[in-house]
Amino acid sequence: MAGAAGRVVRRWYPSVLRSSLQVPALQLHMSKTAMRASQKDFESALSQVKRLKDPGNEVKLKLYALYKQATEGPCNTPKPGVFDLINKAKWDAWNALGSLPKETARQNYVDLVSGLSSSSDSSSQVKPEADRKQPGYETLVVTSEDSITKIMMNRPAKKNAITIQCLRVHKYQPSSSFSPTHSDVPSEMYNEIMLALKAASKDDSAITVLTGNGDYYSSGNDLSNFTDIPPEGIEEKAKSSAILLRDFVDCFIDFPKPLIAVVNGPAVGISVTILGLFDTVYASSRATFHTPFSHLGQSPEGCSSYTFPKIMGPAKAAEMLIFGKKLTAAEACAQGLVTEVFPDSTFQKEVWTRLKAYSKLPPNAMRISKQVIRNREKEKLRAINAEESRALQERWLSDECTNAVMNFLTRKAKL
Ligand SMILES: CCCCC/C=C/CC(=O)SCCNC(=O)CCNC(=O)[C@H](O)C(C)(C)COP(=O)(O)OP(=O)(O)OC[C@H]1O[C@@H](n2cnc3c(N)ncnc32)[C@H](O)[C@@H]1OP(=O)(O)O
Repeated sequence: MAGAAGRVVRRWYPSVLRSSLQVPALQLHMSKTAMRASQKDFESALSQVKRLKDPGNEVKLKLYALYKQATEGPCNTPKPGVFDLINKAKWDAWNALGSLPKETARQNYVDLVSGLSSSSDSSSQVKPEADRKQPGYETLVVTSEDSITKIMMNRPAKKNAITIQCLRVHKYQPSSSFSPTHSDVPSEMYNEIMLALKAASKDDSAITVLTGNGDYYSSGNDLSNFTDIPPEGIEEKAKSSAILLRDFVDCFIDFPKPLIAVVNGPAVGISVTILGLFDTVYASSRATFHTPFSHLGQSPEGCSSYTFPKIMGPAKAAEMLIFGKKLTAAEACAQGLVTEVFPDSTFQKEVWTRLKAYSKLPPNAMRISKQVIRNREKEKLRAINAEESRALQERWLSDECTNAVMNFLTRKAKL
């Protein structure tokens, strides 16, 4: 076993590194008692590692540190001198694991090797786009690649307007382990986005992206949602829509990994308001940001009544949320809603290059950083979401809202 690990190191490292990285057989035997639960997995990871392509020095250091921690526990050797660069790098990597339990280090080692194996398998065989697409979604294209799960709204002919679930049996259950399959996924976009987020929160991607297909990012709530009134009546429809809205926005509040919006074109309504719950927002120079709630007889949602004043100050937020001022991408960036604007001609290339680089950062560190940044606000955001949803439930029953929607649907009005 130790020989296996040693051979890997010999294959990867130049001679100057070899002697210091070889794993003596003795170390492995000494640590036998610590290897109970996943001894077999660990051993298989140690032999698997030798079949991998060179994963680069950063990963090799990580493997080294996890190996040492798993077999010897916390770093227990004197810090090498500043000029002993290689041993210092190794010592730093091991020491950085602090008091991580041996069992956890062993598990992390196994996970890391398994991740490397699957990525080297997949990189040697480039799958066609159609194969990478996850099945089961009708209004989205969901793909996972390069540690990035991309959720793309896919109703370009309708400007990616977000449809509601009306008559289907299967509903998103916040606490269930329901996962999409061909047969039981509802086709409506609110539900599908929730399912895709839920799946992305558990998959092995490091970051998750929401974007749109076609010339629009999204035109917001599909206004024809208002026309499908169930036999129970319009009040019931408003009530179930408010519940759906609250669940939808909660998914963004609770999403545990870095969430990035790639705003490829104009964004309207709820597709704008939830941006305040994203960690990063990249916009094409062609994008605009429009929240015409008063025009539609409605009120803000997506926690924007809280996030927007916080992001851009109450005066600018009021202009958007009360008076429906449409912002250009540059204005939205100046006001802090957008992280960075890219020229439309190079938007996709620049953004995806950036995201691929970010997706290689240590995923757990990114997750924890997000938690630290966001967690203390979660309860507050949920309460705000519930309050906004209640207000909208009433708005949807108002004449102001009904008239605005009818005007759009009968082609009398457009934004
Ligand atoms: C659970 C419920 C939660 C509810 C949460 C509440 C959220 C609030 C909001 O999101 S408010 C925002 C609502 N959105 C709008 O008001 C946008 C309405 N659309 C427009 O004004 C225009 O379509 C446009 C400015 C977005 C684009 O205009 P353009 O001229 O470029 O394109 P068309 O109008 O010809 O649109 C192409 C087809 O797409 C259909 N469509 C576009 N947006 C919507 C929409 N939001 N809802 C339904 N349908 C939409 C449009 O009707 C065209 O369809 P057609 O080709 O069949 O005619």
